[in-house]
Amino acid sequence: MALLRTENLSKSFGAVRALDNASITVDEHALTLIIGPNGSGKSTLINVISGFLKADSGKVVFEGKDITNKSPNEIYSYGIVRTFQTPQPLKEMTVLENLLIAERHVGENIRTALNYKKWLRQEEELVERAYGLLKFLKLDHLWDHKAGSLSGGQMKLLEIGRALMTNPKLIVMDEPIAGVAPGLAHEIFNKLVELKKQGITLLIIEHRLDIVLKYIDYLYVMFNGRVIAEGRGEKEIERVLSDPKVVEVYIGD
Ligand SMILES: Nc1ncnc2c1ncn2[C@@H]1O[C@H](COP(=O)(O)OP(=O)(O)OP(=O)(O)O)[C@@H](O)[C@H]1O
Repeated sequence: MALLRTENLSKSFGAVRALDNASITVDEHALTLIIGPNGSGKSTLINVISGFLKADSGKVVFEGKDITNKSPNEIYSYGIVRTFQTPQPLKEMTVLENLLIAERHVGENIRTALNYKKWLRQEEELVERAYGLLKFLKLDHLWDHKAGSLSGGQMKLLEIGRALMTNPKLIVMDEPIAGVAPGLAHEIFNKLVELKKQGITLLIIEHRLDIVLKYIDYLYVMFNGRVIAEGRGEKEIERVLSDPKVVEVYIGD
């Protein structure tokens, strides 16, 4: 079943047509990958989906609701969270604190903050949940380290943890394993597959096909702002990757 759909999304920057009638469908509880040469519109597409850019035309539909051009905050409140290619943790804060601030909690509201018993209970639950996520991501031993001291791969994991703190239905990720050593990159994708089994849907941009291919359910190839090929499952994905149209855009890259 489709969780998210884009219908003929278009977006130009001056004379550059970054998205040209791009339509994709993201199935629930699946891992959908978008590839394409540099400048093909992948980031623009996920920026429009997550509200960071406004489309010129077309639609974004999530769980049957039209969410086109809503603000990032509104889109986040529907259960869509976005991670960035360069993780943005608060480097002076600890790993655990970075998770705690990812979830806006009841203590921040002045009226509920005064009801401090409730607040304390929620705070405890939050810490437990954050710690559980750190365990899942194998970052628990680093809980009191400053985020700025983590390796690139560990920061990517922390970014996933921060996304998970928001209880998302859909995580949209921009290159979750860029610059990460192969061992940890596979570990990250194994975690993403586990999350998928737990009911989270994933839409991912990633260039490193050698690593990610075996983990994905659906593949879209973009070029010049358009979707030029797509396929579901191993056989179709293989067919997409050997499609002369796809081979050509990569050779021309
Ligand atoms: N803010 C912007 N202002 C002007 N042009 C932009 C802007 N963002 C993207 N573009 C242009 O839109 C086109 C699509 O860019 P986009 O970043 O979406 O591609 P991409 O497939 O994500 O590329 P990459 O793999 O290099 O990240 C490119 O020609 C790019 O130069």
